[in-house]
Amino acid sequence: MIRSSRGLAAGLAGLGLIAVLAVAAPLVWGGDAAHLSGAAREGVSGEHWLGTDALGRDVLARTLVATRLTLVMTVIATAIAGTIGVLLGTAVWVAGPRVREIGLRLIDVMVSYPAIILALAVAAILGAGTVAAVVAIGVAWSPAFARLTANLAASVAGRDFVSAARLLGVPPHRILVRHLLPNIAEPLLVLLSVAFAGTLTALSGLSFIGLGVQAPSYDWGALLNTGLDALYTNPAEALGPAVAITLTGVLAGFVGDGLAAGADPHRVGIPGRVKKVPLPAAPPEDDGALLTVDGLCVSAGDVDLVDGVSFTVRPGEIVGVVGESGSGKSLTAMAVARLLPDTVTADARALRLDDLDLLAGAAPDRLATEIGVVYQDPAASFNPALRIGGQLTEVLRRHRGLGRRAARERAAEALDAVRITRPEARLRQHPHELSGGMRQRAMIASALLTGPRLLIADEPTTALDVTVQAEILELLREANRRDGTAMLFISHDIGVIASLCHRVLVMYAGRIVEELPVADLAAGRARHPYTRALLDATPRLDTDGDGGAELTTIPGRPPAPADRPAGCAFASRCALVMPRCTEERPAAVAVGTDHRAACHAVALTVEETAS
Ligand SMILES: Nc1ncnc2c1ncn2[C@@H]1O[C@H](COP(=O)(O)OP(=O)(O)OP(=O)(O)O)[C@@H](O)[C@H]1O
Repeated sequence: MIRSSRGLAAGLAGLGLIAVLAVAAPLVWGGDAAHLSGAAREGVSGEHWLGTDALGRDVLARTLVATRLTLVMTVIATAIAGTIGVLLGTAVWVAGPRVREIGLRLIDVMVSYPAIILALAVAAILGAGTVAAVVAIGVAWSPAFARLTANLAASVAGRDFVSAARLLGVPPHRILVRHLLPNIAEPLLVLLSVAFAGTLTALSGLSFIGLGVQAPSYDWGALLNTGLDALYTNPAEALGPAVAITLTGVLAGFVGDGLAAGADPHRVGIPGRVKKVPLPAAPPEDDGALLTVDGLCVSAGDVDLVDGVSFTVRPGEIVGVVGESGSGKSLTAMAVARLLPDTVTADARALRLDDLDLLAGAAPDRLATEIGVVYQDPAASFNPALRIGGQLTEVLRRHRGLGRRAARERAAEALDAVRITRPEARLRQHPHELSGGMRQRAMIASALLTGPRLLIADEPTTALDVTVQAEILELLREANRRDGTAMLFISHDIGVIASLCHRVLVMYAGRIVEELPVADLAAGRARHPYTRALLDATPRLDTDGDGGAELTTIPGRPPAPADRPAGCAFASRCALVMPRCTEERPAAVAVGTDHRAACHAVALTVEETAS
């Protein structure tokens, strides 16, 4: 790191000197460079340190004077490459998935051709000359920028803070300028310095073969060309421009390496488990649903990822969604928040938040203020390039119409409410200056800022260590008690779900297989074999004596979405499997108040008890 910052400093200092030389050289040595001394092709001497050329002009003076034209051409060509490339790359990102796919493939094809070949093709069309060479090299280097921009934008676009901005109704061009470009600026800067060195050598190459700068103008490439004629009599004539090109390229490389080494990878917390706490207080009595999800299907092409999911969340209720990885929890939650990736499509009989129809392109303002989202990875939840204050106040200024000062005060209060010390100072900090737990608390503060009616928390504690997990759960409980915020809480940990939620949805292979009050779960009244297996596979930290019952694992793996069977998807792993299970998809049957299970074996016992 120390070495890289020294390299960066040396590179910047060297390029700075060369830039000064570019400005000063024509003024100081312009006369010497044009003076015909009459001593043609003279070797190195005290008067002419690099000798003279075929017309008796001082080679050193000409090399120094050529710095300006060479540098100006290189800077313009690099700027052309960067501008065209970034514009192309962002256009590809903004376009729909089909255009994006075609655009990316075209860029890949262009990148696979060496820049100099493309440049020669463009130069052949435009003809020889300075402008043609600069345009040719600029265009030839642009695919590298386009590919980097498109790839980086795609990776940043999937990050949680971009999803949060989408939820807040921030328009695409603003997401691009505020959230995407600052986050890809660092690698783009690295590429700029690499491209600078590349365009320098390519431009010199074009001049060297006679396609670039034409006499009487000259750059280092043109000087190299004339110097080559006297390579055996006065090698110093070619040495001057060759050293200038190499030195400038190496200095640009130092800058690029220094910038690349300065990039700081983000770190995330260590996953841990949560100690069980007493059962949550009873949910509020209210029959009207706040959130209604009826027959939700999410598919990728022909493959159903979430298959006919129906549930409700009542005002003030915390509903937990539990299931193994890949069961469809996140897609269900993101369909509610309208934050699904554009590679999947969602459909439902009904998807409503109170009177807000989430299927019919719901008003962005209402979505932004009535639904809050907390993500799993606190490191990805905030835009690393912006201060916490700017990110927290954005939604208040945009959707609540608050002024800068009022929004900051409100944001500081929100941080204080999640027990973040010195909230005013925190607002001035960048996300990386906060610990993982503090970032997650700040994310909860951010999600609660607008007083949402529904908070979606997608595995908000999974990336945190055990004590921080407990704090985060307590904050969520507090928000629920204090403001009556309803929650959809996703976790693969049934112990965490049982400690926080009022009601539980158990998902398996894209479907809800059991829905039950947490009291039934805690009292061992879960009926579906999958729910029971999940419970048996969960360690209990509150048991006395020898550490409680032995843990069992669930044999096998859930089927991939494309391989889900026609019958019950759990059948191949189920101890109670019957022939009917592999043939017919079980419907949900009521087994108690607010308690349903989709299992043929359970349905049979219910029928037997009834008869
Ligand atoms: N954009 C996508 N395109 C195609 N398939 C997807 C996409 N996103 C998710 N899937 C698939 O859909 C299924 C459900 O994914 P989802 O992320 O909802 O599961 P999950 O229960 O939240 O799992 P996890 O706990 O690992 O996040 C998985 O099989 C997953 O591979």
